[in-house]
Amino acid sequence: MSTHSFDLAIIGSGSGNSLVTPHWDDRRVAIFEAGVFGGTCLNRGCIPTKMYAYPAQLAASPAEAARLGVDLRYQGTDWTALRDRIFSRIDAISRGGRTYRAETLENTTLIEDEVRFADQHTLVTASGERIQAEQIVVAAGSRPRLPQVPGIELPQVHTSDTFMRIARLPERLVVVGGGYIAAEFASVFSALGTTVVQVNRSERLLRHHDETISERFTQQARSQWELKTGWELAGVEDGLNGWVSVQFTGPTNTGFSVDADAVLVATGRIPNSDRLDPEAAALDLHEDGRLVVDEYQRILSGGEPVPGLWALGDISSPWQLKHVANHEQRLVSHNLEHPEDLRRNDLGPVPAAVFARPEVASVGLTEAQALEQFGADRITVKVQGMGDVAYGWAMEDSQGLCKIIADRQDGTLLGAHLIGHDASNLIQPLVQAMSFGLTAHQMARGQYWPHPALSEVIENALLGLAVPDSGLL
Ligand SMILES: Cc1cc2nc3c(=O)[nH]c(=O)nc-3n(C[C@H](O)[C@H](O)[C@H](O)COP(=O)(O)OP(=O)(O)OC[C@H]3O[C@@H](n4cnc5c(N)ncnc54)[C@H](O)[C@@H]3O)c2cc1C
Ligand SMILES: NC(=O)c1ccc[n+]([C@@H]2O[C@H](COP(=O)([O-])OP(=O)(O)OC[C@H]3O[C@@H](n4cnc5c(N)ncnc54)[C@H](O)[C@@H]3O)[C@@H](O)[C@H]2O)c1
Repeated sequence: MSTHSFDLAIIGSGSGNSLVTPHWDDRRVAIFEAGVFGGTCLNRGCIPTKMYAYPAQLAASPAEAARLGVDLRYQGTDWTALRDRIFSRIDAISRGGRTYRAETLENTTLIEDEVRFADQHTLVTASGERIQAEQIVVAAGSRPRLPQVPGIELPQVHTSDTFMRIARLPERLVVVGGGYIAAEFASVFSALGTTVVQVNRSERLLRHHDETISERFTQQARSQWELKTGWELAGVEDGLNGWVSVQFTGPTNTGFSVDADAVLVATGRIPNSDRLDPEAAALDLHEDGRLVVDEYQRILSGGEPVPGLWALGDISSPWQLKHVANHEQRLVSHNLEHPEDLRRNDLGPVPAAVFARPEVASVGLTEAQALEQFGADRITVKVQGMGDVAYGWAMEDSQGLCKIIADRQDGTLLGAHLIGHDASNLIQPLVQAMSFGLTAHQMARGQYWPHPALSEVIENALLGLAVPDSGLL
């Protein structure tokens, strides 16, 4: 067994790929990638899902148009053309990145193999190569978690990893789960013409979101596709003509089944730490399997940072979000390059958006979390309907809303939640205000809001909070 030495070893080519900055030009870098180059976001996550979300929005527009007196017709989707357009663009980027790392850059070695720890500074690949590196960054991401029920291995059962490349648009799709992925895929496939049956364990979809948003989203989902709540996946059985029977159980031994030609299981993602043999390096783990890191992204062992070991992204973060993984990559890059000036991971509140129909976006505390942390006397909450500001009124919108939670003593924003048209973009001024410490009244009255843009929903929500007047007009 041969041993190779590197200055930097990176496990995972998602956000980890961007660690190879010019600083490493004269040093030796190894990148391990056991799967497709570029990681989750590019190949099977954020990017392809959003490349489906926009066409699906167009496909869904006739119903919305009819409400306003415009006659549109949806005449179907050429699934093969749509799928191949999406993946011809994505696969080209992945191939280009792989070629650059494997062939163009002289100082990097791409090792396309599964790797694990042998000890804290030695990695060993599945084919038996041993690699020692002064610095090791674990950016190994997460993977879908599958409930271990009979039939889960049937070819009709998919996760988000495989579903976007299926051969045909399904006739009838069962979506299991009620989180981000389930919401986005149910929205896309129901719009494209598939009959969607979504089945979830809890009563509310997006249940980690603020209750007002989660309730509104659940109601909206129910009006667009069949939704069954309070049921757990029990098994999948092979049926006739390539279809399967998907079985669910309820709390009192009741049950039902749905026949479908495809099943998407979206029941959460688990960190890939188990693939790395973290015990061999005595690495600390959270209960959910994430690597434990300190505020500088250094991996801990026995509660202490291990010199030369770092982690970023889904493998260690409580947020399974690409903008978080990218921020942590920039932080680790800085800390690797400036050991005398380590920076902390203390960026402000983390926003998230669900690109479903309707869109959802949120930042900061939910009302329930704010109540628990600050108490009812301390917080003020305003829910502003989109239909009550000019643009939303013009759209005759009756579903969109913006909910803001603030500290009534000093007007600090604690949380903001939007559902409805363009929520993923509308949230940004609120993220900015929370990140830079603007108070609610300063934010509402210290700037112009273009009239009659939909962003007036935020201005009005801010003005509806019981917060101190900033003196601005
Ligand atoms: C369907 C879907 C949609 C999403 N949409 C969004 C979105 O809209 N916005 C958003 O912010 N986030 C979204 N996410 C989440 C986002 O994709 C992840 O948070 C992000 O990609 C994590 O990046 P990472 O670098 O930590 O890991 P990854 O990009 O997963 O990279 C890890 C890499 O490590 C490799 N690897 C793992 N173990 C080993 C090993 N032992 N040896 C060698 N290689 C290994 C894997 O093959 C993988 O390529 C989505 C996720 C999914 C699944
Ligand atoms: N737009 C985005 O930012 C975006 C999009 C997709 C994914 N993501 C990231 O990927 C992560 C994973 O997405 P996800 O939707 O798989 O997870 P999730 O954590 O959002 O939701 C998981 C769902 O599965 C349900 N569930 C869990 N175990 C179950 C079981 N045994 N039977 C039935 N239901 C069960 C849960 O109740 C929940 O509704 C998200 O948390 C998010 O961070 C982000």
